[in-house]
Amino acid sequence: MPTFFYKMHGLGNDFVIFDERPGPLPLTPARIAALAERRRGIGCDQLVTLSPATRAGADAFVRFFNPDGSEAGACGNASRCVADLLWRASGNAHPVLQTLAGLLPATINAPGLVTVDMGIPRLGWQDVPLAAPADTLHLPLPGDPAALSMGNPHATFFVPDFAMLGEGEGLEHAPLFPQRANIGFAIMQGPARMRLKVHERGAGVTEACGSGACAAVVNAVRRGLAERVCDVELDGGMLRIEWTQDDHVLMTGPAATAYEGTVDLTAYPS
Ligand SMILES: N[C@@H](CCC[C@H](N)C(=O)O)C(=O)O
Repeated sequence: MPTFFYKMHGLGNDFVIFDERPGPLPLTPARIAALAERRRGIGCDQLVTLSPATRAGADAFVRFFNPDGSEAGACGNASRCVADLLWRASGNAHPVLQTLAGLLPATINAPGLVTVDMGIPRLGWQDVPLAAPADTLHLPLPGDPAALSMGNPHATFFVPDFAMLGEGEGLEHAPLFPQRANIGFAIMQGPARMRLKVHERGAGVTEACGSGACAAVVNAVRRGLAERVCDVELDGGMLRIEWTQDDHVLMTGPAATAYEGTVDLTAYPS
């Protein structure tokens, strides 16, 4: 039985999106991992599902799954893509996404250009979470990273170059991060611009990580390295991040549809 999906991306961070609002689909962690696999599946950095919203004011409940089958509380690039999708279906340029990280209001600025309010960064060690009390502005790890939660755990290293990128996998699994972590490597290019690469939890190095860009800018502001509005250059392109005075993180960038298709879910392991 063919099941419809959208293939979308934000700056090359790519997603397979299933709409479960008409009814639940048989998606298990093993099946998600098989679908995300690039040679034997459809291939994606995250698999995303839409189901009926359960909170007032929300247009859909959106969930994000990594290619290892694990679920993430937030995904910035997929949030822009889903907002674009909802807008194209309804004409509402201000869709609201219900996520595990809370309600995320979005604004369609122009076709394919979306701002998502990614919410309030949480800076406590229990929020990230860390395995033990520590100053999240200076984690007790070589390289002096800072950490926070954007609804998912992030650590940002401020580096002169990307020589440390290969350490991302080991750092993701460091004992300090009981739920693992997304690991960002940021090169400051001035107070309003940074270059960023992210090793994503459960996915590896991707072309862009929206929540990672939000985390990197907030951490850079906390360190006195950046202004509250900062452009972030990722391998896949640019995001503008603003940490507002009322503590919300606004992320603006593109959302694009690559193609639409159908897949027989039962052909993949459950
Ligand atoms: N691609 C994402 C983040 C996806 C989730 C992440 N790998 C996690 O496990 O937290 C983004 O654009 O934010």
